[in-house]
Amino acid sequence: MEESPEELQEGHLVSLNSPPNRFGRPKNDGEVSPNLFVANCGPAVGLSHDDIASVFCKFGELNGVYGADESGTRVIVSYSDLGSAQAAMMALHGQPCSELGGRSLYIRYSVLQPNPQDLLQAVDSRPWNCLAKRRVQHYGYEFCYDIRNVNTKRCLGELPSFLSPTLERISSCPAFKNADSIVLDQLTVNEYPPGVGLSPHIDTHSAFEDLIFSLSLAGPCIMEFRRYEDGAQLPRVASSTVTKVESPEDGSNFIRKAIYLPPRSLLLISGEARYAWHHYIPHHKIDKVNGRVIRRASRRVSFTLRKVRTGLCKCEYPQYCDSRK
Ligand SMILES: O=C(O)CCC(=O)C(=O)O
Ligand SMILES: [Fe+2]
Repeated sequence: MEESPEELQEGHLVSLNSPPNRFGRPKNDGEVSPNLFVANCGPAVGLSHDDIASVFCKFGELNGVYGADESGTRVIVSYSDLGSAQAAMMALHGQPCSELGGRSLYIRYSVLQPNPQDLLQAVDSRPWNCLAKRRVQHYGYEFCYDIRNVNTKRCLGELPSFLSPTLERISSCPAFKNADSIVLDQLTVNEYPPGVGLSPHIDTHSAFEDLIFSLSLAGPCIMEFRRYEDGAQLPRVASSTVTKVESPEDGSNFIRKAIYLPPRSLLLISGEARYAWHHYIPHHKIDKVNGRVIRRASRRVSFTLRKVRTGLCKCEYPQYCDSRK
């Protein structure tokens, strides 16, 4: 008899092959994830991935069960959401499991480690838009440089699947504890040749919500933050890290802080830094970082992730806010 599609959908998705992505131990205390590393079960002790899936699927929808390594006694159980992984962890960790031969399972969270080469290959295989000095790609919504805003009426579709490990990694990091409540829906990929930077700007308040993430890949850069004097109180910051300078471009006064962004680093711009400070990438081929000379030898490719704003911005910095004008 032929199985109906409904019956097929009820089965759990199990893969006997290696996982589609690399998994690793969380780097930060308290980091949680929808993926579990489960030791003391597997094909080498007579438990197939199917047997393991039939126990873990009681806690939520599974993406798959994969061999964690060659041992045959350690697996990755991947859920489609965090709550299911937490429920399975609570119920099964350290307990003898009668449905798995009475074996005691050792379980910890395991995080997806996005592979930078996969991300670069993915964007390099897609069409770039050429600007005067750099190339860009937009996903989710197009960013229009002439109006410095997005056209919210024209959605380009969901963010591409090659970004999923990166989004999962961001939402599982305790340092970004506000990030899991916002669903990032816009990606701009920038490719800067060596020596090309970005002029100072504040991302338009009405275009994007508070949190702006930027992942640096391939080469490094310096990002400078500038708070221009505008009559408002200057923020209190350690004097050793702040330089007050006369801007060579426009003669206005500002304070600045420069941050070195190495490849594979993720920058979060939020709050005052997002709403009141300009960010700027100097047009240099060589940067000085703590007295060391760092050459921008290769291109830098950045993935800037944001959430498109649908209402007015209600920030505390009306002097920089286009929603108040
Ligand atoms: O390249 C970056 O990290 C920043 C890009 C940026 O500031 C922007 O697209 O608004
Ligand atoms: Fe920006």
